[in-house]
Amino acid sequence: MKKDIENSADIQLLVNTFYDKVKEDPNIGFFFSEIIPVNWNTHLPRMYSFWESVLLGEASYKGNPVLKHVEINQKHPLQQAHFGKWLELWKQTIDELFEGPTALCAQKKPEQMIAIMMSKINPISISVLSGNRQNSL
Ligand code: HEM
Repeated sequence: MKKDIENSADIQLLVNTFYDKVKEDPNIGFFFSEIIPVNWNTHLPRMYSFWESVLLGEASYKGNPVLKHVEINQKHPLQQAHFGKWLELWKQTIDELFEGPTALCAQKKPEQMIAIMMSKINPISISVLSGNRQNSL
């Protein structure tokens, strides 16, 4: 039987397995190899710390993921389909490895992050609401 996500070793297995899939993926892999050539020796530990903070309540992550992805979007548009693929691979990885309340939480979390990222990347609805249409239309 599969276990739940409980400790740092579980987070490392999850993150490593996920990025192995991302790197190979024809739809989003190029963001990490060509758009932002990622140094995996620093990116992976940063992602361990991000997910430990989110899932295990260890406040080790310091960073601004939303800003980071706004910058990535300036180099190459980050579209809904890219986020959809990211989410599919993430959920698939969790399903393969884990089961339990924290695993379920881990599957749900990115949806909120994606909604925030997309609203910053494409602020059309916000600017229409505030009556400022000049930048978006
Ligand atoms: C198609 C979707 C996505 C792409 C292509 C993407 C790509 C990237 C890239 C290229 C980096 C920078 C690595 C570096 O600076 O070396 C990064 C960082 C990061 N990403 Fe994403 N990302 C995506 C979605 C997400 C989502 C949905 C989340 C959150 C649930 C997320 C969380 C993070 C975090 C926490 C960092 C580290 C930011 C920092 O502290 O520097 N990403 N991502």
